[in-house]
Order: sequence, then structure tokens, then C-alpha cells
Amino acid sequence: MGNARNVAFWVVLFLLILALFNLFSGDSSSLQSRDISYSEFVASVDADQVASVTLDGEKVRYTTKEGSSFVAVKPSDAEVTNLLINKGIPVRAESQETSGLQAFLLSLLPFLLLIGVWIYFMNRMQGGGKGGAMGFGKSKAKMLTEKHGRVTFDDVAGIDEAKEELEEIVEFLRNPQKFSRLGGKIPKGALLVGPPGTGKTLLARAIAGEAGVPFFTISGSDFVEMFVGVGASRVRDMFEQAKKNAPCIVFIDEIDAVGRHRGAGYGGGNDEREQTLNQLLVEMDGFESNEGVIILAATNRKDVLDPALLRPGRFDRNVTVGNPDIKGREKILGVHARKTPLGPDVDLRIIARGTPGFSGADLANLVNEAALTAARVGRRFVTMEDFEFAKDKIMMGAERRSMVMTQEQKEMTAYHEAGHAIVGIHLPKCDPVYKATIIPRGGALGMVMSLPEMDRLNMFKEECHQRLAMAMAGKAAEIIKYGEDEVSNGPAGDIQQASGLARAMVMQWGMSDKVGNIDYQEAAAGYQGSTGGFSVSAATKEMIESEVKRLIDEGYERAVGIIKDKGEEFERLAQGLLEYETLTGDEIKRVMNGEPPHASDDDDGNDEGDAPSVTAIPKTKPRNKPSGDGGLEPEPTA
Ligand SMILES: Nc1ncnc2c1ncn2[C@@H]1O[C@H](COP(=O)(O)OP(=O)(O)OP(=O)(O)O)[C@@H](O)[C@H]1O
Ligand SMILES: [Zn+2]
Repeated sequence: MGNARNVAFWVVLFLLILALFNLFSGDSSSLQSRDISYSEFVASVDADQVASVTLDGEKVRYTTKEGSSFVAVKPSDAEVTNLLINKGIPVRAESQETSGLQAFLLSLLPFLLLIGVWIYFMNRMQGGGKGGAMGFGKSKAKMLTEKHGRVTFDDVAGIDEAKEELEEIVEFLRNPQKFSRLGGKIPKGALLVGPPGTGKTLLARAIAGEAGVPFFTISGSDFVEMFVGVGASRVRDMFEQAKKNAPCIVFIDEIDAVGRHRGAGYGGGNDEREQTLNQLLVEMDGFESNEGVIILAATNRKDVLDPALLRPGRFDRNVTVGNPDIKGREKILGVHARKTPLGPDVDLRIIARGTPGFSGADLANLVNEAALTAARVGRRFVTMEDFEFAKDKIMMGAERRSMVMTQEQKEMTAYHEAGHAIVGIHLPKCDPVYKATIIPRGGALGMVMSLPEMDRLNMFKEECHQRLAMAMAGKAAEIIKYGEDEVSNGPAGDIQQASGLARAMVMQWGMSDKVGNIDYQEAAAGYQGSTGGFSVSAATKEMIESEVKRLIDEGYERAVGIIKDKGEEFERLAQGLLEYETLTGDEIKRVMNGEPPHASDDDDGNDEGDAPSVTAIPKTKPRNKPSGDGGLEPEPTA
């Protein structure tokens, strides 16, 4: 490949030189030429002396046999031609004496220049050197080695769950034989899903670092090329390279760039991208999991990925990498502050508490900004004030404004989620609440999760009613706490969910006596013009709507009743969420009863500053892991 590129390069260079040479030699003859008037021309032109005459646009050019050439402005072609014919001199029109090869090359020149520029850019796109102009299909995967700094699990904090899930891959890479001997099934690939800056890349590098294997990194967008077939051959090459270096890790960042749902591209099909994706699927099927190549990919848009990518044998393992909670943030700050001298007043817990919604990258940035601030004023260590300054700078920056909650928003979210949780806990047919959080996630400011969330085969009427109450409990809580006028748009998602459920109850499941056991779902489809719909009278529509509203209203009233009834628990839980941000099911129950959420101590070996209520708890209980995203431990209540 490299040879072909070289040959092309030299050919072009040669042609360019030739062209330039001819250009100059052409010019050199005209350098000796002299402009003369037409009358002079008429007087001087003589058949015995003239070697050649050319009519060239506005001018007539002739060369004498002695070698000097003359240019005259001509009145008209006909006149000159007549003159020359009279004098017996042959005439050539519109072509230069030095025509032939030179003219040909000159006409070629712009074209050659274009080729040169094109080759230059192709080389640049290939990342210079090795790929070569003819090597478009070369993988652009970059290999990071120890030279680039070894990253280990110690450098990744606050996403312990994700780490644990990937631990197995590290084991496997360290000792592939052990696994294949036991016939264990090793995933070929894992998909790291999470918002930007949460440490997906870092985690992938840490796996390679822990296992001591090479790490190849490539971005999904590197595969996207305008030439059909290039992306596919890059994929092929990447896998070849990886197999040669096995055991190793290949990390494809932003896989959604290639992995989008086929046929769902912008403006219809995109052959090149589809071919690339197909090649990726083929390659993933084509190697055995025991070959020691693990493909990790990252995305924050799992929903747009082609389902084929997620099938068993491909990226069948999904690891969610979420934004860290308060404890996670503290740990991440700790990691990044390792090499930063901190002043005695710096308390990372307090910083963590003041940075809800910050991602790992934001926190890294925060430490960096604080260090810069300290350096600017000439301090030798970073103080709390520097952190405050840096935080303001980052939070007021445009980027994360939407993600980062103000204290008021945070409080409102806490009450909202506490409402959901209290109602969920006191309604026996609701699935058990296993987690409540006020950390923004996706489009939601917070959430209460109950298990099992889906896969219900049948739903009973009372259960549906209770679910409606739980869905409306967020809004009920906001109104109880802040009054009718202060309610936010936070419950929009809840209302959507409740409406969907209530409609299904009325229109599909025959759970409204008034409407009866008639399926109106089909009729509803008919409204939108699909065939097979039957028409429904206005009165019936009205009845359906009023029944849907009645069910939701009943749910809402029920929620209000429970929250008011359990006012004290509600208040405690909201405050607990404000303080701890994430609470597991057990912790919720404890907080509701006025106990500290966690029955264990903190694990940093530093008990100073811990609240007395915390240290009073026996320390023997093993630290229990919440099922959510990250640990949660008591905070000092200073
Ligand atoms: N959990 C974490 N622990 C320590 N540092 C982190 C963590 N998350 C992010 N960081 C810091 O943020 C930087 C950027 O993170 P990284 O590039 O891994 O995020 P990402 O999830 O891959 O983001 P993107 O989706 O934008 O590529 C890291 O280099 C690291 O300094
Ligand atoms: Zn809600």
C-alpha cells in the first residue's frame, strides 16, 4: 500500500516539474520578443526571413529565422492573412509555435495540481504515515500503551457497580486459558451506556490497565466515510489488528455514529454506513470469544442503536455508567485531588454535596479549575474558596446549566419523589420501592424505582388504581408542600404515564363499568384514519374521557390522603433525600421512621466530624450495597 502511494507521488511530482519546465521554456522565448506596431510588422515581414507566423488572439506573433520573435497588434485576421498570403508566408491560426507537448501539459496543469492536493489531504486523513493514500481502508484505531500512562481501577471512582460488572472481563483477559478450560462463556463485547463525561472511556482504559493488555481506541465516527466500502474495510482491518495483538481491548467510542438503526439514517438509507455496520456485525460473529479480544463500546444513545448490535454474541452485555451520587462525587473528587495539595479547610464531602448533577468529567474540571484559581493568586495549596469560585464558574457556564439543580429545584424534587415513595410504600399492591433518587437522570429530575417494573402479564383492577395513585403522588406532594400555584412541570412524565394507564383501563380492559367491556382502542386507531376502525359517537367519546379523568382524579385524591395521613414520614423522607440524594428501599424505611439511613459506618477510616447519631450505630454490620448506582453512606450533619 505504501509503495503505491509512493509511486503516485513521484509520478505527480515528475509531471509537475515537466509542466513547469515547459511553461518556463515557453516564457523564455517570449522574453526575447518585442512588441512592434502593425505597420512595422507589415514592413518587416518577409518570406525569406520569417520562420513562422501565428495569429494569436489580438496579436500576431512571428519568429524570424534568426530566432528573434515579434508581436504586433493586428487590425483584423483577414487583413493579416491577406498580407501574409501576398508575401507567400504560410499562416497558422490560434496555435502557438511551442504547441505540442507543452500546450498539452499546460492544459493538464490545474488537473495535476488538483490530484496533488487530493493526495495530500488523503494522506492527512489517514493520519499521515502508515496508512497511505491508497490505504483508505486502514483502521484508524490508536493503540494506547503504558507510555500514555497506565490507568487502573483506582483512577475510576464512584461507579463501583459498573466496575464490578466489568471485573470478570479483567479476569478473563489476565488468564484466557483458565476460562476456556472451564468452558465459561465470556462476552465478546460490552456496551457502556451513560451520559457524557461519566468515565466510560476511562473505565475501558482501566480494564486494559488492570489486565495489562493493549488498548485500542477508535471513534465510531472514524468509520464514517463518504466512499462506499471504506468504513467496512476499516472495520475489517481493526479486527485483524486486534486479533494480532490479542489479548487486548478495542474501545469504540460513540458507537452510535456507525451503529444507528439501519434504514433509519438521515434521509433514508446510507449505503456506506449500513455496509460498515454490517461488517461490524459480521466481524463480531466471526471471532471466537476465547480469542482474547474484547470489544467495548460506549454510547449515550442506546435507543438509536440497531437491535442487531445488542443481540447475544455481540454487545449483549450492557453496563450503565450513570452520573455519580453524593458519595461517588466525593470519591471522584478524591481521585482528582490526589496530586493537588489541598488546604486544611478543604472538605471534599461539602464540595460533593454542593455539586448535584456533576459528572465525573465536571468534577475533574472542578478540581482543575480550583487549582488554576489558586495558582493565579499565587497560593501553594488549594482552598475551599478556590473550589467555590471554580464551582460558580462551571455552574454558571452554559454547558451544564440545565443539568445542575439549584437548591430550590433540588428541594422540590425531593418532596416530589418522597411523595411517590410514601404512596408506593403504603399501597400494598404497588411493587416494592427499591430506590429513590433526586439525581437528574435522562429527562427526569429524580425518580422512584420499584421492582418488578415491567413484564407483568396481568394487571388487576385494584393494582391499577394503586398505580395511578402512586403516579399522581409526585404532583400531590408538590401541591401539599408548596400549594396549588407553585406546582412545577415536573409531574409531566407522571401525568403521561397515568393517562396511558387510565386509558388502557377504560378503553381496553373493561375496568370502567360505565364504558363497559368494549374495546375502544381500535376505534381510537380509527380516529387517525387507519382502516378497521369503527366510529364512536360523540357521547361515548365524552364518556370515555370523563371516565379516564375520574380514574386519574381518584388516584390523585388517594395520594393526597396518604401523604397527609403520613405527613411526618413524608417530611422525614424528603429531608433524607435532600441530604443523601439516593436512598435504597431499606434506607427509605429507616429514614421514614426517623432513623439514620445507614446502619454502618463510613469506610474512610476517618471518624472525626461524623455526626454523633452515626457513630452511635454499632459498626459491626457489614456494609450493604445499595442496588442503585453507587454506595451511600452517612454524611456528617455539621
Ligand atoms: N468515575 C470517574 N472517576 C474519575 N474520573 C472521572 C470519572 N468519570 C469521568 N472522570 C474524568 O473525566 C474525564 C472524561 O471522562 P471520559 O472521557 O472517560 O468520559 P466518557 O464517559 O467517555 O465521556 P464521553 O461520552 O463524552 O466520551 C476522565 O478523563 C476523568 O478525568
Ligand atoms: Zn414524579
